[in-house]
Amino acid sequence: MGEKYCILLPTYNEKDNLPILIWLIMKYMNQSGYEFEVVIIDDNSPDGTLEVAKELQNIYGEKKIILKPRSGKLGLGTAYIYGLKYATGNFVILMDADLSHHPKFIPDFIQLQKERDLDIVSGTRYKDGGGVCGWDFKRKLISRGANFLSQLLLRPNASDLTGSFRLYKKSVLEKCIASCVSKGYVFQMEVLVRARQYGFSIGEVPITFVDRLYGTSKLGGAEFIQFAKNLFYLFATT
Ligand SMILES: Nc1nc2c(ncn2[C@@H]2O[C@H](COP(=O)(O)OP(=O)(O)O[C@H]3O[C@H](CO)[C@@H](O)[C@H](O)[C@@H]3O)[C@@H](O)[C@H]2O)c(=O)[nH]1
Repeated sequence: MGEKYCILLPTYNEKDNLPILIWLIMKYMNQSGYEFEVVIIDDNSPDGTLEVAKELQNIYGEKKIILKPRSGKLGLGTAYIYGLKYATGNFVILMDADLSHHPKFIPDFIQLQKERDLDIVSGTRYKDGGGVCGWDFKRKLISRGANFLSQLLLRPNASDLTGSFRLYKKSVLEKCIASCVSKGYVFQMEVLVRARQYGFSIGEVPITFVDRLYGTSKLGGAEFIQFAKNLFYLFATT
């Protein structure tokens, strides 16, 4: 089987971002020449994201856009796990659907993976060339703090533990997920911790994370508490 890339997009209230994102994904993936599909996991968004996704499916076709909606907001981590079941490619790309992860970086992920036959390529905001655009001081501090604390306690092989823009060999992601306990945003941190335990290779591509244009972040107080709990759980058990 040749390379096929499955892009998993979890959505909750992303009706304004989705059409632009899909257009950009089509542009960069068609240019790359690789086979690909996009799986959208919408959690019954009240803003009508699913209806927009259906229109995009009509435009680009059912083979390119696969819709796997769920009945309610069940969390970011479980959305990835659910979507992965329907991925037919041998590589999987996880990214946010709010335009904070630009599809222009995907060809760089693919190139690095191929050059070194890596198991995982992780986008990083915290290495030379990477960064964040549009966040206020408070959000920058929270992200830096969470990343610093996770680095200190978990000692992973990657500089951006809390980011989620990554490419995985599908079999690698499946193996890591099988031992993950997190359900929310902390999921992406745990995947890299499990990857280190299994000895999977990780490469990094600097990315600029741009704050969303439309809509609001779903990262709230409950997620922060969950993050702290899971961080200490992973510290104590791994
Ligand atoms: N299906 C589904 N999607 C969700 C859910 N919660 C969030 N999403 C989707 O997950 C993506 C990220 O959600 P945001 O709420 O936009 O995240 P953020 O605040 O920008 O957080 C980003 O930065 C964090 C820290 O750096 C990252 O941990 C996080 O993954 C994300 O990249 C978006 O596509 C959003 O629609 C959910 O419960 N269900």
